[in-house]
Amino acid sequence: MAATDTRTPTVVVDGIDVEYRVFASGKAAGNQMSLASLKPKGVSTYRALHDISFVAHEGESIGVIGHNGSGKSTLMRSVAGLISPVKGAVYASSRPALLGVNAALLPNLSGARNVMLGGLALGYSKAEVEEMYEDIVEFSGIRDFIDMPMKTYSSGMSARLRFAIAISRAHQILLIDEALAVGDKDFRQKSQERIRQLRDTAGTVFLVSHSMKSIRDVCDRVLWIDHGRLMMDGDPDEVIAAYEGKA
Ligand SMILES: Nc1ncnc2c1ncn2[C@@H]1O[C@H](COP(=O)(O)OP(=O)(O)OP(=O)(O)O)[C@@H](O)[C@H]1O
Repeated sequence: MAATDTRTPTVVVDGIDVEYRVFASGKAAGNQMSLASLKPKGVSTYRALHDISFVAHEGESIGVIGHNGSGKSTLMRSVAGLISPVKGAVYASSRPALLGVNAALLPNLSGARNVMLGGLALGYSKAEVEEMYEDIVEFSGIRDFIDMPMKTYSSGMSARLRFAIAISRAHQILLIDEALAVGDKDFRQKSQERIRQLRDTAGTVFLVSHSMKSIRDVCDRVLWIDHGRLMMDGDPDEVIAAYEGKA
């Protein structure tokens, strides 16, 4: 990076190690299962991220790629402040909004109720969500189904709604975990367009995806994570070529 970097940093990840605590039952559960057999026999730690550092800036759209289990979601959760690193630190200029495929929407509630729930989970007030409601439903393109329980939605439909909730307002820092892999072509195009808009209004967008096409279409920088380590950070074509070369 040039010594005279005048861009404004939005996220600084400074040498983080992240660990999960893994509780081992020590015994497979069988028919004769007793309470005693469920007691943890030991706690071990699993290091999911090793010494990751990078700086993200205003107006950047950063792809995060890597094999299953490489640590991409863990990195996003760390940037969002949901997991504390055991070493190093994460600094952010404003509260990052994390949009994950596992975002806590409730299947028995209608899409409309989940819009409220999702909005509150992202930190908006009830009045703010009510104000955003029309735009969210419009963007999602599932207005006809909005009063039906979410468990009746296809995975594409619920992903559209989740995405619509998350991008409803301009976040300065938006973390999107795998959302673009689902949804049809039109919706993907609309989503990519919205991500570009966010980026152009000085936001920083992180996009975790296994789709190199989505990453190429949207991102101007790519981080490649492998076994919890940052392998490469740079131009999308170069990083994707190196990742695919190794795959
Ligand atoms: N809550 C948890 N407890 C223990 N280990 C975990 C937990 N969450 C993730 N891991 C482990 O940490 C590692 C990184 O997981 P992570 O979900 O960050 O990977 P990923 O790159 O996002 O994978 P994918 O592409 O499959 O979504 C994996 O080995 C996973 O098994």
